[in-house]
Amino acid sequence: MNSLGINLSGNALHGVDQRVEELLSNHFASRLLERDHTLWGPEAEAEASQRLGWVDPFDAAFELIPQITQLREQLADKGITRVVLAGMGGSSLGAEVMARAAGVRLDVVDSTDPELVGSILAAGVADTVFVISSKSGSTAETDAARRAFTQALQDAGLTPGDHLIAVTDPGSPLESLARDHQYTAVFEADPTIGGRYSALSAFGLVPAGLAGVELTTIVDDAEAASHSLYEDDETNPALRAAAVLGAGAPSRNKLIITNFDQALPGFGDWIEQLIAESTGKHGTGFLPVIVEPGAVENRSHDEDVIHLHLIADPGESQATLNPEDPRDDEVQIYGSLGAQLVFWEVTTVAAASLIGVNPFDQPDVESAKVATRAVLAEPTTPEPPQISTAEFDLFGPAGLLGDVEATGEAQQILTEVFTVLGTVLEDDSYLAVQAYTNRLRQQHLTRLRPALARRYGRPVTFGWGPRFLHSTGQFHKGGPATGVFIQITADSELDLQIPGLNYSFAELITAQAAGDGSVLTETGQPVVRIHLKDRSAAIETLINAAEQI
Ligand SMILES: O=P(O)(O)OC[C@H]1O[C@H](O)[C@H](O)[C@@H](O)[C@@H]1O
Repeated sequence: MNSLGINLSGNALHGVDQRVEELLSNHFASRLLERDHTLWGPEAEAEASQRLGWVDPFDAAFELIPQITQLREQLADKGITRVVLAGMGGSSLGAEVMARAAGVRLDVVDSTDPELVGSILAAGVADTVFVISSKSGSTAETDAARRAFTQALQDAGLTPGDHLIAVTDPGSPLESLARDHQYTAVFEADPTIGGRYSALSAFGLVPAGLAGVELTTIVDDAEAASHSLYEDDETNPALRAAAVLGAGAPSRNKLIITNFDQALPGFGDWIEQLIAESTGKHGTGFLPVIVEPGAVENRSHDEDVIHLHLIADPGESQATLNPEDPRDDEVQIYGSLGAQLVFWEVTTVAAASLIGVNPFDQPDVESAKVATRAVLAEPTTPEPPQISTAEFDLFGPAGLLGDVEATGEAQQILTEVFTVLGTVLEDDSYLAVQAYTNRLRQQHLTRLRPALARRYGRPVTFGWGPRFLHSTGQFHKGGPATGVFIQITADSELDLQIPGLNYSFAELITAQAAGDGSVLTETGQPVVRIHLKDRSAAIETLINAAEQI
């Protein structure tokens, strides 16, 4: 389906009345197409002036597609058919969503979990091309993965450059390294396109195309849809959606996003990064809460939520979605992947203008990186756990965990911890589960999300660490300080030294959790860490404790 559209009802419709006029009289849409960098106020001008290449990426994309196809054929002739993508946030989510929608295999490494990195390498490297994707060329996770892949290729007796491709900005450290090491290809990205707006640039297209995604349709659809998105017209779907968000701000700030469109698996993860990093700053913004169809949040009438539904069929009514409890504050969006990529980008920057934030920076992502580097530079003796069992250790504020009875069954202790956490959730709170584990093998951990949402009746997000640090991590630290955080960290049966660095993947991921945890704690938000000693047994106990409360 190529068409793009939006249905609004109830409160959402009132939102449009209130704020779409503001966007129209400001000529927001047409000025955006003209790359007017003044749309977000004087403080955002300098950055916006270098970040608007994404509004019209289509000609460059059409030029790039044949190069990608040719490279894919060249690699296939050499027996290289498996594509592994190393990249964080904007440098992996767009490609991943395209690959999933097309049903093609793309192995994404956006983690420093040693088990995950190890499992990617254990699958063999001789038939693999590794796409190292980083706009800055200096992101720690991507650099660590690059080092491990290069070493594995060497160890296998292969010439690493034959199996490596870089996507990066011109002049980045990755660009010169890739050229020095004779990578098979170096794709120079458009420096005027920022990470989370880069799905239709080399960052999204190269890995997705190499993996076998048919790119022309996606770009065609995006271009076709873009015409209506750059019109100063009250029917413009992006202006209407942005007006709903703007009308709800600042208090109606949890976006319950449910994906009913089976053609777009995982699309919520891409939307999540775009909205959370673009808007979650200076104590305001929108928190995307990605939920499963049927989630308890779908039935929430709380004053701080807006329901956004991705639907496959424009005729699908809200009553069909929730027959027993039809809501009146729903936004339904439908359209193909290409169309929706541009729709969400325009919606996000328009909503950012309504709430007065710069959609192109991520000022609080850096603080966790600084804290991580500090932990790695000067490892200190870890604090003893508040509570320790054979399966897990628990860390957190004494004021919270001090009340938990530390003896008895592990599951009982966790149940009590969940109960105590419930006491600090307020009417505007959200709970964020941050799992620093293997998202390929431990997917069942995501069951914690619906279970805890049912328990608390408040929005619950689930993020894989360190991936979420480049996404909702911005909102957690820069948005309103209304979060309650459960960090899940884990021992690993296997560890890998990061070649050329004086720490291992296990040490890096541990430092990342500690670094982000310390920054979150400084914001005054409660953080509890559950450290799994034996992953499989402890995960089962954790899920049981959450599901039985
Ligand atoms: O592409 P890179 O420079 O490696 O950046 C990857 C990601 O990391 C940063 O921390 C930003 O928060 C993200 O917006 C970005 O997409």
